[in-house]
Amino acid sequence: MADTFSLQRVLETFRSSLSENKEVYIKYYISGWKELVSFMNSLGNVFSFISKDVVCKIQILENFLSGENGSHYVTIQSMVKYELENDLVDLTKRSSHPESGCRTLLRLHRALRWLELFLEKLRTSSEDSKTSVMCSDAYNESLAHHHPWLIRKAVGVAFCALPGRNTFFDVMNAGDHTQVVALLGESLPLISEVYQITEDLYAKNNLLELP
Ligand SMILES: CCCCCCCC/C=C\CCCCCCCC(=O)N[C@@H](COP(=O)(O)O)[C@H](O)/C=C/CCCCCCCCCCCCC
Repeated sequence: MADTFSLQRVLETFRSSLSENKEVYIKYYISGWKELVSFMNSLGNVFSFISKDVVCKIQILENFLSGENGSHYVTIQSMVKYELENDLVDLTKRSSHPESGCRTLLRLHRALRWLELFLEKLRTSSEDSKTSVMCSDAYNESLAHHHPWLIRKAVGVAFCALPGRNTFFDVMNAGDHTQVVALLGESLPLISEVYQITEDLYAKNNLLELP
């Protein structure tokens, strides 16, 4: 992963994560999240409790991918099939498989919905729009439903430390603001497609509420 964040690289990783037959490669899905974590880290320490959680989840998935059963973790589809067929998922309460690939990826999948909503708000925002409001609205429409009160409060405090829209656009490293908006327009359909494929797969297998 390069030091400086680039929105273009996020776009490329999510593009690479889709196979020809619309499976999602975990390796590139993870790379997309790593890029996003590097963006979040550049915003300051107030976000470190969030990035630590994402890094931890990325690490769990990377361990599966590089482990002895790694060939089953190439795509989200193969992971779901392998873990379900081999009873490797805690379906109702956390017990013998508290950190399965399926439940770990589900947490990132829910966060991808937040990202999709946030980026769409950013793309269509006006110059005087507040990133903290866009971020918090996107959060309340998605991830907040899955978080307890304490986390929601901590996240609310972190949102107040977000830089303004102009700084945000600059950190994306994608040219002037018109170019950023254009690149967001290019990235969003890909992010939405990856999200929807995963959502459908998880829904079909009753995995959307994994503990
Ligand atoms: C294209 C560039 C512009 C946008 C860049 C955004 C970069 C964002 C990078 C990461 C987003 C955060 C992803 C959060 C994943 C959260 C996963 C989760 O829900 N974890 C909780 C449940 O896990 P388990 O306990 O069941 O294992 C965990 O409890 C949560 C811990 C921390 C709180 C997570 C809050 C997420 C808020 C999302 C907003 C992030 C704001 C970043 C601002 C740029």
